[in-house]
Amino acid sequence: MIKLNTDHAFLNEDIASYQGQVNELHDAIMNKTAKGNDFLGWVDWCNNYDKDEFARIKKDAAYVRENCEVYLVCGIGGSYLGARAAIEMINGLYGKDKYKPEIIFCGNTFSSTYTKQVLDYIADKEVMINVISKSGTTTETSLAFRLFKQFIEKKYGKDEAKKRIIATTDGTKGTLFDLATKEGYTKYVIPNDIGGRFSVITPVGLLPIAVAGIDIDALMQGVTDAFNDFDTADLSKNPAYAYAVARRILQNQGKNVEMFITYDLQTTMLAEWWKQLFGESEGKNGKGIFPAAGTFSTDLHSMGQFVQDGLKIVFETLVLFKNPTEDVIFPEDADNLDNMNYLAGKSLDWVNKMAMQGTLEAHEVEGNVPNLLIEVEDMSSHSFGYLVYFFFRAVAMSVLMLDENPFDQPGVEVYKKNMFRLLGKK
Ligand SMILES: O=P(O)(O)OC[C@H]1O[C@H](O)[C@H](O)[C@@H](O)[C@@H]1O
Repeated sequence: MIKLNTDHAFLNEDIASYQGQVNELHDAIMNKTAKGNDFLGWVDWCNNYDKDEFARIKKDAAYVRENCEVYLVCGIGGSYLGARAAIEMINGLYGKDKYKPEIIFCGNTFSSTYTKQVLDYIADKEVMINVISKSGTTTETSLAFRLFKQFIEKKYGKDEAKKRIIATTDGTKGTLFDLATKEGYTKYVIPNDIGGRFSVITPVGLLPIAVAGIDIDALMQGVTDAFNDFDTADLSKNPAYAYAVARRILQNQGKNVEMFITYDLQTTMLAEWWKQLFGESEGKNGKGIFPAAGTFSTDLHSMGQFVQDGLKIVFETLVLFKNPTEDVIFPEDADNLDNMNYLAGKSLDWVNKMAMQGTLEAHEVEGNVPNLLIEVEDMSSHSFGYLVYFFFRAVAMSVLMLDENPFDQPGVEVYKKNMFRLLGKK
């Protein structure tokens, strides 16, 4: 369940007044006639996904967990952010047994320092790699994959290397597909009609997430529950669409920057995933809300000044996880040299929630910064699946309301053209 609270958002239009437009766009999403309809496969993926492949993911993940210390996930953008967001949010950053094997993300940078340091770090470890690319030609990923493939082949020999490399890519074509077929790697399919930033609920996300020991049945149940809960255009019953409309109203009020806020450090990658989802979907033809993020209270000590007191272009979308995964009771100290005894006996989660309430009041009342509150039960795998689907539906509606295609990203190609010219690519 997700609840949207707009009480702190200063909306000067009624969400319900957009019901007519939302009805039409909802039908277009469900009937797959909306703009960009070639990429609406995520909508009912929970009913259509390949159950045999899903079972294979669980089997292969168990094999990986037994046979390596480091699992390299080689991908960029939608081919790594979702998995990383899930693993960090659900397992935490330092989960003990859960982090078996250690998962390292590569293929998402050209940084020589980062790449060499990963190569050095894994030199004496048992390693497997999952290379993930929908297009099969992304340069960051291809470059890193060649380096790590050669590392694995040198370490284990060509035959054993084949058992240590898994490729997730298109089901029938592309450079990575051809390479993986030729080499005889285990392959997973990225469906044609699901774009990278919507692919965390496909093998792209599910395999690394399962390797991290996370319950992917519960995750997919979360997606299914969200699909059923959001199967209505009624804005009083569908918080995903209500959030989409609230964003449009806030932008009409001059709020061109949206800050995705949480109060848990293990969700900073969730924010990165959200930034890609909204940034690539919405930033088109001079339109869109700029997606930014903050993890509070940490970032209040760096960004808090601007949010409170700076140019009034920001609204906050506060994702509040009601129940923490862990909690700690703050202890009494006989000497009280740090003057912290006033918190003795309180839970850290209570302190965090008080910080949140105080910040909300400060930003709302004195800062005049609108806040949309999204209340989520917890940081479980079920909630993760539910939450990502909530954002899928919200972003589709939000962007369609701008009369743009939510599912392409033509602007990303521009830097690539220049880079290829400079690299001398033929
Ligand atoms: O999975 P790939 O084809 O390698 O793409 C990885 C990423 O890079 C591209 O440039 C796109 O902008 C992203 O939407 C995509 O997620």
